[in-house]
Amino acid sequence: MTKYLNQEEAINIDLELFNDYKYSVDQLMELAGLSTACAIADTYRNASKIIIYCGPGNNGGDGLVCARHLKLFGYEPELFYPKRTNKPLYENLTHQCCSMNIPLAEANPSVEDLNKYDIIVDALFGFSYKPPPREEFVDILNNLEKTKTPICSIDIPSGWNVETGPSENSINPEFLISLTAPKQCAKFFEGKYHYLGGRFVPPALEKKYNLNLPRYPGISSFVKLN
Ligand SMILES: NC(=O)C1=CN([C@@H]2O[C@H](COP(=O)(O)OP(=O)(O)OC[C@H]3O[C@@H](n4cnc5c(N)ncnc54)[C@H](O)[C@@H]3O)[C@@H](O)[C@H]2O)[C@H](O)CC1
Ligand SMILES: [K+]
Repeated sequence: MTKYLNQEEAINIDLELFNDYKYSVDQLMELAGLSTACAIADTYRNASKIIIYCGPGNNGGDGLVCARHLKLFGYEPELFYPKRTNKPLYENLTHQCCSMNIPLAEANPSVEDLNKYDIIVDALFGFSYKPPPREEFVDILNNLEKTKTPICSIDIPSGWNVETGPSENSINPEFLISLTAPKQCAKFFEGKYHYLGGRFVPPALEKKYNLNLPRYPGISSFVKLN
């Protein structure tokens, strides 16, 4: 059985990847964002307009990378990135998207605005999120909760508790890609497509945490989870 991580385990594995295995954030983010874009492209072959919501942390960084790859794959991505970080990594990722003519939405898209997109990518919050949402994200999450446009969540459905999952007014994604290993909240996922991505876990780390990851098919960067 594949292991479903609690919040502390997810944070510790992340720290080990950086401190012991000497990965850089950029490296893992690129692989995470690429695997997400590949899984989305494989699942939503006929989609065209996609809006990617990016949050203030590394989950948002995965979203910026994913947007760039979706553009290269021929989709029409747009970004909504309400709380930007002025660290060089994020500034560079944003610059890359802007240089590729990926538009940046200025205001929180209304539920009606969201009808014009084929899918929404949710890269607002990942495994470091602690509910409830701060004031500035309340309306943003409310609109995502109400939309009928399918949502693809990266790592954690934003607004969910990383371990106990959704509350009454939570988003309900159709697609979830867990990164590194699924987190406990993924047990409450009821959407159609659950994938694992981020094919960068060293075997010794997988063994240490008894992750029992499924085997990725061939050279694929993502694998379907049941
Ligand atoms: N090793 C891996 O698996 C990798 C994971 N990646 C991705 O990184 C995220 C985790 O990133 P992190 O920066 O630790 O945190 P988050 O993105 O989840 O969010 C932190 C961000 O959010 C703010 N915040 C927290 N709680 C709230 C709240 N209640 N309301 C509003 N804002 C909140 C907080 O202040 C921070 O600014 C993981 O899930 C993966 O998607 C890497 O990209 C690759 C390696
Ligand atoms: K997310």
